[in-house]
Amino acid sequence: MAEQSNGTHDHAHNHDGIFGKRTELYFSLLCGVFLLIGFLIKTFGSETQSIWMYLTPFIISYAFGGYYITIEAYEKIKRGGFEIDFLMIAAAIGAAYIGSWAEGALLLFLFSLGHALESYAMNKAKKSIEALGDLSPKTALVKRDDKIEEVPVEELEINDIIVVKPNSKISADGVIISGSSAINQASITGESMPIDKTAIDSTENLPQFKDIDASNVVFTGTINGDGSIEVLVLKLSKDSTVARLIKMVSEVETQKSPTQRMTKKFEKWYVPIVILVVIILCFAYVVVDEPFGDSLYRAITVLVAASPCALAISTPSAVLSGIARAAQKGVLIKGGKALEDLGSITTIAFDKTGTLTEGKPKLTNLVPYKYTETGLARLVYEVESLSNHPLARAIAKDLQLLYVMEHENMASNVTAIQGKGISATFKEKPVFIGNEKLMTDEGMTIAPDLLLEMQEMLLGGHTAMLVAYDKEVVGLISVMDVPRATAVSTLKKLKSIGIKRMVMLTGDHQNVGNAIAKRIGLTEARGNLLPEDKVEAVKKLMQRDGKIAMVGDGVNDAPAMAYSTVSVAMGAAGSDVALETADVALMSDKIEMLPFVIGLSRASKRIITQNIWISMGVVALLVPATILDLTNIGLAVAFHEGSTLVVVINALRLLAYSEK
Ligand SMILES: Nc1ncnc2c1ncn2[C@@H]1O[C@H](COP(=O)(O)OP(=O)(O)OP(=O)(O)O)[C@@H](O)[C@H]1O
Ligand SMILES: [Zn+2]
Repeated sequence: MAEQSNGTHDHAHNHDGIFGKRTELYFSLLCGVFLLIGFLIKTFGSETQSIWMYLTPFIISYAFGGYYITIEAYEKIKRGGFEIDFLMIAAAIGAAYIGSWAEGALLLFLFSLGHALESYAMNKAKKSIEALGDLSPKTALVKRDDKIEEVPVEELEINDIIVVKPNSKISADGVIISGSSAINQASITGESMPIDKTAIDSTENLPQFKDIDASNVVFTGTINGDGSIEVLVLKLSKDSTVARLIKMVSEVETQKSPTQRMTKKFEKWYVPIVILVVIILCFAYVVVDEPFGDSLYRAITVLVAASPCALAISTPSAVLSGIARAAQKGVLIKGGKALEDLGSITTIAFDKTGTLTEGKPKLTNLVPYKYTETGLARLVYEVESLSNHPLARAIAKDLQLLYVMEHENMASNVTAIQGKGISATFKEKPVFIGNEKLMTDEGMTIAPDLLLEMQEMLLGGHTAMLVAYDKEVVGLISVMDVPRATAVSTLKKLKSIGIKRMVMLTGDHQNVGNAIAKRIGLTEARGNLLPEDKVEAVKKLMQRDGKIAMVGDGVNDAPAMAYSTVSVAMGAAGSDVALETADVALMSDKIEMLPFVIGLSRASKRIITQNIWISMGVVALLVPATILDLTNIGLAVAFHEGSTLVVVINALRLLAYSEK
């Protein structure tokens, strides 16, 4: 972790040294060993021994224990920050001055041990996130001029063909062009079951990477099953999904959580106050009848007792453990803010298509009106096959299968009309396909019997669209998207964990929204929303309920997601936009991960709160006790440093979080 320039107490840095990565830990242990030696010699040595007999091991103990703390304190003082490290050094020097070498060494030992363990724990948490990307292989078998050669992944180019042997790792993001296999994508999506993938029919007119059917796409770092496959490389190694993930994980901590910011602010005031109080206490002998040495002893004990070590580490350790746990399950939480916000949410807005539903609509009706059926099918097919909208792709695909059609390039000028439909030119005449509003906007009237038929479809949950050719409505088509198999149980679970309102926001007709909402158990559905209406809807929900989460797939809901308190993107492994912009990214499109992340966020929040109580509680008890001479420096050290360790260990519990 980079040292922060504002002089904050940064606990996750590595101190590499003569003993390698663990040097900090070994120094701390040596500090402890020499402390013990000094203590034994002092306690059991002969009365006449020279004080250097035990002073020497104590000084060595000080050197090992104080080495890294001094470096750190010095670096911070250079930037004008007097912090905990400084307080500790001051306390240790003070202890030595009054002859309490053993207590001073104990302080340094426990503080440096705590520090080393923190570094260890934090690194462990970070590693488990980075393990996501550790899996990408270094080389690939590439097929060039009918020869197969092994090249480093950095040398792979777009449109290279790589050969992936059975049970080996895939070294590029791309599309399968021959063979089929079951692929284990756990490293990216957290799904433990392998997923069947097959070759794409044709690589001509290949859509963008994110638009290719998931059953043809493979990702870097995932593991091939029993089949041998050939993959057309579609992304450079540095742009692969895994590479982006790692990059984002390394930026994750820049988003400080609200609690983290609050404790930082608190420390800023608190540390100088402690220093001031300690200085004043040094002069207690002026008021109270006692020697200066006693005043100094008390002042130093208060210094130890009051240092906010545990507080400083309480939130960051919990946040990082929480993020690490989520990452193991294929959920990327981008920072402490998202983690804390998600835990306090009671309203969730959902996009419909691709979020609550599979996002793979099926054609259900084709109703010609004063037009031939095959004519209508041809018209719709030619137009829709030129669009990338999920509805268009579904319609085109099913029509092609049903009416066995080939593309004849009869349509042109295809334009999407946001939230309403699509327009085009077909045999020199204008075509419109879309909802009722599109038709009336274009000045067309819809025959009552056709409208009635359309209403019926909508009520049944079908997405119905009118087709107009040459300024006349010539038919009606409808598709139906099935709710995700897990939608019902997920929403039920969300409700049981205390999510009060679940609202669907959709561009589809209100009746379709209602039908689906009823089927899967949403509290509310809002239909006929343009992307900007979705933003308005989110704003209104936020006015009413405070924080809200918006769950979507980024297709026509990206602006609304950006506006919400926490945005959750589904199926982010394939979509760069969703991955980059969302606060929380579910790598798989498993909506059932939602209760898990929300539960995890709440657990993190709980642990943060506990940690703050523990750290502040110990300070609140210890400081008055020391001022009133009810304790000694040894006890103060033990309790103070003990609370730091307790807080870290408490946070690490999150690494084992699982849903009840
Ligand atoms: N390519 C298209 N062909 C025909 N109709 C379309 C097309 N694109 C959009 N429409 C019409 O416009 C409506 C709104 O589309 P929009 O993309 O805003 O939302 P959606 O895909 O229905 O669902 P959601 O908002 O839940 O993702 C659709 O329900 C459909 O009636
Ligand atoms: Zn530190």
